[in-house]
This record gives sequence, structure tokens and C-alpha cells, in this order.
Amino acid sequence: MKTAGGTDAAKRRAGERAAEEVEDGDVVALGTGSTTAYAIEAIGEAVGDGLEVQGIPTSFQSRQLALEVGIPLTDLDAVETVDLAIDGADQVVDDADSPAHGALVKGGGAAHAREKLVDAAAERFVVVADPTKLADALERSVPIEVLPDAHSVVADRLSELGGDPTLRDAERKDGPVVTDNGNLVLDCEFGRIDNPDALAARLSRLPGVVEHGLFVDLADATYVGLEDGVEVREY
Ligand SMILES: O=C(CO)[C@H](O)[C@H](O)COP(=O)(O)O
Repeated sequence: MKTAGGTDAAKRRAGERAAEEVEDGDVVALGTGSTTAYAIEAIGEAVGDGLEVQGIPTSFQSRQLALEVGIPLTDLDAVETVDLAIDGADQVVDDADSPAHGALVKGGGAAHAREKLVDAAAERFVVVADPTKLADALERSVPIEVLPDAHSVVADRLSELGGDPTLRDAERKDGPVVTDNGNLVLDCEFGRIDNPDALAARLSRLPGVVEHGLFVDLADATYVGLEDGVEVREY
């Protein structure tokens, strides 16, 4: 399994704790990444023990894993309610005094467009993270999914906004990463983002941007996995 920093034990604790929230009959959004994978595996085990749930995957990766562990799948347009979303993050604002408390950068796995759609639709959105993801403010580069034809125009607009965009390269393929939606990803450095809400609004207004990885006012809680337990932040 691909991991993106943090210890596996901490990620496992966070994922397994979040999976305990799933109740019989729930529709659950299944996020993407190495931490959420532990939640998906735990939900799969519970399904094996008789729990009845339906999962909505947010990526090819989470769909494959859900199928592997036996979680019945459905689609966003086939359900009336999404009860719970469980998803990882690349960075989480952990300063309770900050107006951005609980804001996230997501998209390390380039799945943030579907993740935002499904996480935002859920009655409750729980982030699963290890302590390396916590920060006083968002400073990670922001993944921005763009239509292929738009990448150079959007890159110019991002530079005008003070950003430093880089087209994300694929690791075992020549050329760029292509998302599950057939688009490209610009990773844009903005330095310290003190007002993610304002930046999110500006990014959303750029023609050619499909979705960006700033998740503001969406998470209801973060479960922080530690070596020996889980800390819960409710927002
Ligand atoms: O946003 C994501 C994918 O688009 C992931 O949730 C995020 O990158 C965290 O991944 P991990 O749990 O492997 O650190």
C-alpha cells in the first residue's frame, strides 16, 4: 500500500476508529489514500460480520479496495442520503483559535474533485489523519484539477494570484498525471494561506478549474491517530 508519511500504526488507529462510526443501514462515502484504506478494510470486516452498508467510492483506488474487501457499492445519484464520509487529508488546520480551524488541503492522490463532491454531500464528514498532517495554518501546495486544454492558461492566472504552479508529473509514465476524470493537476504553492476561504473562492472562479484541494467548512471532525490512541477534534 502507498503511504504518504506518518506511521502506519497511527493511520490505522485513525481509520479503524472512524470505521466504528458506521451504523447498520448507512451509506458511507469512501475516501482515498493510505489512511482511509484502513477504514475501508475495517468496514469490509464489519460487512463480513453482518453489517449492512453501501459504499460510495471517491476514486478508482477506493473502489478497487472496497470491492476487494466486500463492501457493496452504490452511486451518489442512486441514494437519498450519504450518512457518513471518511476521508484523509494532506494538511489540517489544528489551531482552535483560527477562523480556518478544520480547513484542509486534499488531493495528494489527485482524487479531490470526487472527494469534495461526496464528502460535502455527507451528513457527517470525518477526516482521518496522523499527527504529521496537523498545522497551525495551511502551507502545503494546493492541488488544482484542470481541464487538459486549460493547464497553461490556469497556470498563468495562478501566477497572477501570487502562486507558483507546477504540472504534476506521473511517476511511472512519461508526461503528466491524468486524474480519474481525465484531467490534469497543477500543484500550486501559495506559502502560508491565512484565509483559505477567500483563496478557495478565487480558485473556483477560474475558468478551466474543475476543482481545487482547499476544503473549507466541510469537515465535521478529525480523528488523529497516535501511536497509542486516537484524539478527536470536533468542529
Ligand atoms: O486527498 C487525498 C487523495 O486525493 C488523500 O486523502 C490525502 O492525500 C491523504 O492521503 P494519505 O492518507 O495517504 O496520507
